[in-house]
Amino acid sequence: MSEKKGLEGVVALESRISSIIGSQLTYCGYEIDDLAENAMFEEVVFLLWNDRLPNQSELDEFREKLFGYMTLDPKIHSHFEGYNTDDVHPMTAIRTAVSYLAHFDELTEEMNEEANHEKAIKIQAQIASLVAAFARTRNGKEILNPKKEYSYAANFLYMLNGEVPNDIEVEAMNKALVLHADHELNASTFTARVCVATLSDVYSGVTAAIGALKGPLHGGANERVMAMLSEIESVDAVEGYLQEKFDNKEKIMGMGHRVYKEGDPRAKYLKDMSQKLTEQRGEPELYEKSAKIAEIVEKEKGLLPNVDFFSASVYHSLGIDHDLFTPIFTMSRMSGWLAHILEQYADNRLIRPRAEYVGQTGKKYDSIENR
Ligand SMILES: CC(=O)SCCNC(=O)CCNC(=O)[C@H](O)C(C)(C)COP(=O)(O)OP(=O)(O)OC[C@H]1O[C@@H](n2cnc3c(N)ncnc32)[C@H](O)[C@@H]1OP(=O)(O)O
Ligand SMILES: O=C([O-])CC(=O)C(=O)O
Repeated sequence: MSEKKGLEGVVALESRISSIIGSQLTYCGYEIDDLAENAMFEEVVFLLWNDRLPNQSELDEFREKLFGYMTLDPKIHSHFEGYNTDDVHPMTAIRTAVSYLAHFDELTEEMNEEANHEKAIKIQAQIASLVAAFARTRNGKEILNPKKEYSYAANFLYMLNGEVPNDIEVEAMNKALVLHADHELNASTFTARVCVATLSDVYSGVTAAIGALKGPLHGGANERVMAMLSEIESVDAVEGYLQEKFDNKEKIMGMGHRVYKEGDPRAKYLKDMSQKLTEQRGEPELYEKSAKIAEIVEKEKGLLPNVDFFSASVYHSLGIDHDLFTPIFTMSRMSGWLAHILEQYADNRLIRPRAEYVGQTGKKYDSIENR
C-alpha cells in the first residue's frame, strides 16, 4: 500500500455536481462565470439538487417552499438565549443549532428520496434564519421573521440587520452565495459524504460538514484574512508584515489552494466586489492592502488568492461582523453539501479507505505496576 498525504490528487468518487478542470469551475455543466453574472442563488440551489435549472413556475414553487420553512421554531430562539454568546464562536453555535434542528423534524429518521429532498429544503431555508437569529440574539436584538417578497440573499440581510437592504448589497450577497455554493470534493463536502455513506441521516451529514468547514485551512480562512487586514496598519506596512510571516514560516490566510495552481476562478469576482464596496464604504485602503498582499505573496511564494481572500473585505463592507464570515460561507455551501448528500444516497457505498500502519508491532501487554 502507498499513501498520498492529504489524499492529494486522489479521485475518491464520481459526481455530476461540480467540476474543476484547470482553472475552470462548473456547476452541473454551467460555467461559474455564467452563473455568477446571471443567476439567483435559489436557481443555483435548484440546479445543484436537480441537475438542471428551474423554469419560472418551478422556481416560484421552490422559493415558496424555501420561504415557508424559513421561520424558526421559538424553541430554537430560546436555545440561543442559553448560549454564552461572549465566548461561543458563531460556527460552534451554528453547528450545534443545525444538529438541534433535527429534533424538530419528524422526517429526520425517514430514509427515502422524497423525505431527504424535503429535509434538504428545510435545512437550506433555516440555515439563513439561524445565522441571523444567533447574531441578533447575542446583540440583544429581537429575532426577525423573513419577508415573502425578498430573495434568499435579501432575506438574510434583512433578518440580520433589521433594515431593508439596498440593491447593491443584495447583488453582492447573492453573488457571494452563488460563488461559494459548491466546489467538487473539498474537505467539508467529503466529510458530509463520508458521514451519510454509513446511511446516517441528512442532519448528521451537514453537522459534520460544518465542523470541517470551520477550520482555518478551509472556510475559517475568511475570518482570519480580516484579522490580518485589521492587524496591518497601512498599505506601506504590508511588506514588513508579510516578511515577518514568511520568516516565521506562517501561512498567509486566503492564499493558495490544493487544486487551483493557476488561480481560483471565483476570486476575480470577489476582488471586483471588494474594490467597489470598500470604495463605497469609504475604506478603500482595505482593498488596497488586500491587493498589495496578493501581489507580494504571488511574487514571493507563487501563490494566488483563493475564494476566502477577497470575500473578507466584501463581507466587512456589507457591515457584517467578522466572526459571521464563515457562517455565511456555511449558508451557501449548505446547498452543495445537500446536493452531494442526495447524490451519495442515490448510489451509496460505504466510504472506508485503508491506512498504512507505521507503528510498532509485536508488543506484549505488561501489568500496570511494571510500566
Ligand atoms: C474555501 C477554501 O477552503 S480555500 C482554502 C482556504 N485556506 C486558506 O486560505 C489557508 C491558507 N492556505 C493554505 O493553508 C494552503 O494553501 C491550503 C490548505 C489551501 C492548501 O494546502 P496544501 O495543498 O496542502 O498545500 P500545503 O499546505 O502542503 O503547502 C505547500 C507549500 O506551500 C506553502 N503554502 C501553501 N499555502 C500557503 C500560504 N497560504 N502561505 C504561505 N505558504 C503557503 C506551504 O507552506 C508549503 O511550503 P513547503 O513546501 O515549503 O513546506
Ligand atoms: O476545494 C477546496 O479544497 C476548497 C475550496 O476552495 C472550497 O471548498 O470552496
